[in-house]
Amino acid sequence: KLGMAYKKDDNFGEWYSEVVVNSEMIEYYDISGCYILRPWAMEIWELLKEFFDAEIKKLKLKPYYFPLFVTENVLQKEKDHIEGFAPEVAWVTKSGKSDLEAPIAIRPTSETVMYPYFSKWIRSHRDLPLRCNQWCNVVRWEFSNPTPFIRSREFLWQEGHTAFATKEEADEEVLQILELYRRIYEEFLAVPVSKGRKSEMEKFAGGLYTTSVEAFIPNTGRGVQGATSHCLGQNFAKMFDITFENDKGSRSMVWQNSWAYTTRSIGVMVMTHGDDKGLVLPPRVAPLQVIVIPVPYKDVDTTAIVNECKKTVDTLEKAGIRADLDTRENYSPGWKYSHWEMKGVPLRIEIGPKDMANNQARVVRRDNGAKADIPTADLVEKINGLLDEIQKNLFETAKQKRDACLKVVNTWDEFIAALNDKKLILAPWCDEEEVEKDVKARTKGELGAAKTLCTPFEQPDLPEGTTCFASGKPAKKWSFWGRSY
Ligand SMILES: O=C1CCCN[C@@H]1CCCn1cnc2cc(F)c(F)cc2c1=O
Ligand SMILES: [Mg+2]
Repeated sequence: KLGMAYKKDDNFGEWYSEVVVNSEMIEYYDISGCYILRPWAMEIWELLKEFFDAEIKKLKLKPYYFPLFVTENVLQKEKDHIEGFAPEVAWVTKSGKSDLEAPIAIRPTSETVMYPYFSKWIRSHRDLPLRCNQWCNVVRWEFSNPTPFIRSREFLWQEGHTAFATKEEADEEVLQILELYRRIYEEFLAVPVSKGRKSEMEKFAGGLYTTSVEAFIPNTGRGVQGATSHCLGQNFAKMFDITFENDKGSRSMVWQNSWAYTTRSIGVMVMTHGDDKGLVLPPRVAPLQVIVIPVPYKDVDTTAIVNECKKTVDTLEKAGIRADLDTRENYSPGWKYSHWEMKGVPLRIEIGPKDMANNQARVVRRDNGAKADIPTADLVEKINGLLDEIQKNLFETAKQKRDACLKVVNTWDEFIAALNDKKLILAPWCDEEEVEKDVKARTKGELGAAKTLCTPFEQPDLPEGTTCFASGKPAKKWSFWGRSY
């Protein structure tokens, strides 16, 4: 399919759906909220996984795989926070024609699946730290508007679950993982994120505190949680009796963390970099970094041109660059240019008779359309340089756009104006939950209510006497506020 029917700035929702389908990442499925992830999406997921898996192995994480299913009584074990999620839990109630004795839940997350076994496996301090990670799917039967990658009823993620003898070790790991999530977004997906702490109301109810990396979509003026790293404290150790005998022979409860990022990260990248020609891929996550296209000429030997293209692909691949050529003779070069632009391939190389005669190739950038004629001898070096430049340019452009949306407010009126102006709001807050609830109540509407996105670790100066934008009480911190996905 060539060309986009929708423009990003005119009809963002339709534009997004069109991009993920036309770029061959997603195929819609006949169950609402479920999507087929095609190779163009899965190859991105696999590039992210390759980085993240290697990094957590350095942190001594071990790979596990736990069952997809959890019994009702085990799931309910953690009733205090599950009750809020009950409507999202999907249940298996039959096999064939016969009813199961007891319904079995499909994991929406794996704490209750794993922790009974953490209790069994952890006996002494020598069994600690326990570091478990699994790559899997989870199911949450959400009802708010499904969006490919961003909000689906089944998604892929990694979930890390760790246990330590001391709080200090847990606190340290929470931040080590959060930094990896920042790198996933900023160094691979070229998406700027803010590290911060969730409020008591927005945090994982079962935990002690939640940290997250928060992104922002300028087109919709909505924040989006990119990934989350929780310190669970000893709450689950108490619930599941996960204790260890310390070296003085007395029994203590472990300190736990859990952390995840999901296929939502791909959607955030699409929303951030895509344009009216379709997907724009950051080179570090591009399944294909260079597409080579032969430009045949009437009564010129096409075979020689195609062979030159093959040689070029071969040279690039030998240099570790993900390259391919498109020699389909039933499509014109122009059609191919549009097709590979739609798929977001960072660089296109065109090779025609003139290029061959001059021992050069015409290189075109997907991010800014710049063209350059590059001598064949310098190709690898120049292509690598261009790929780095594109990666940097995409990040800097996204950062500049996100920062342009940032609005510091001090009063309620400024807050409402900024909210209606699709801004990412930074406001001084008294840190009272009642006020957070009040802001939600006062801003609810069909676009959804405003909420705290996170309290950024990087706190601007808070002058003595600064008052909370919503309550007028003494402000304690600067927090990001906004509507969200
Ligand atoms: O966010 C993470 C990181 C990876 C491991 N889990 C934590 C907390 C997940 C919070 N959460 C999130 N969503 C849920 C949805 C449900 F249907 C349900 F039964 C439980 C939950 C639920 O516990
Ligand atoms: Mg949820």
